[in-house]
Amino acid sequence: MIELVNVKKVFNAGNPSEFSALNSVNLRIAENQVTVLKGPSGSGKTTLLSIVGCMSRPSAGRVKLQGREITSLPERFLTDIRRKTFGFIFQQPNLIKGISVLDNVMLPAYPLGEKRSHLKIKAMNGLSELNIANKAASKVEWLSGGEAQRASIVRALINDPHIIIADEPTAHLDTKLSYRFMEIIEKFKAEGKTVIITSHDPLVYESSMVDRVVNLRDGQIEG
Ligand SMILES: Nc1ncnc2c1ncn2[C@@H]1O[C@H](COP(=O)(O)OP(=O)(O)OP(=O)(O)O)[C@@H](O)[C@H]1O
Repeated sequence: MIELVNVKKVFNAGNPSEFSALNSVNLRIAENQVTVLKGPSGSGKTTLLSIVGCMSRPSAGRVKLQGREITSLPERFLTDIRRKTFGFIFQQPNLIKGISVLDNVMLPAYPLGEKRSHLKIKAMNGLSELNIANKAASKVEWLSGGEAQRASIVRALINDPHIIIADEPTAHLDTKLSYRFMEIIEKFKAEGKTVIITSHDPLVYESSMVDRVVNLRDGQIEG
């Protein structure tokens, strides 16, 4: 379980542009469930997601991951937790140009020291599952938008993360691919993974796969 206690996030503290993006957020995210963070633009969804995923620290408050307080851990521990626990799927696929799809997908696993031959099998299996194994040797700049998004999903899963974090994953997908994405989410759930998604896409938050919708407004949880 992930628990946020009185989490605040202030940007540009002490400057005229100071802005409170999150105000005393208390939230428990259950394991093996799909949780959607929903809310208007600027309500703090991405900010909250980045704190949950150990990509940024709260200005105040505490974050607990499986009962362990992680808020005050040094950066190198956070990096390690991030790598082993979370898989990130972003709005933009953020693939590295100039190298192949296969190399992109394997990249996050290199620091963990797994044998390259094992890694390659795992990566190819992931690409096959999302029907893009035929693009493994292609450079990422040759991919269509949907193919790039699928490659980024395979990359997010390469370290077999327990928690999947997806920030507006369907923003650049057409309806068919968005449904396909939700099928992938269903599969994660069946595998016992915890999924946290930010979205203002009804196709996502109205999906029967979603266990809980958390509404954010002005940096606070509603209801
Ligand atoms: N690094 C930053 N510096 C200053 N302000 C920021 C920073 N990051 C986010 N903000 C502000 O915090 C608020 C919340 O941003 P956030 O990206 O979390 O919103 P969001 O709900 O994800 O919005 P959207 O749906 O448009 O992506 C916004 O007003 C944004 O301008």
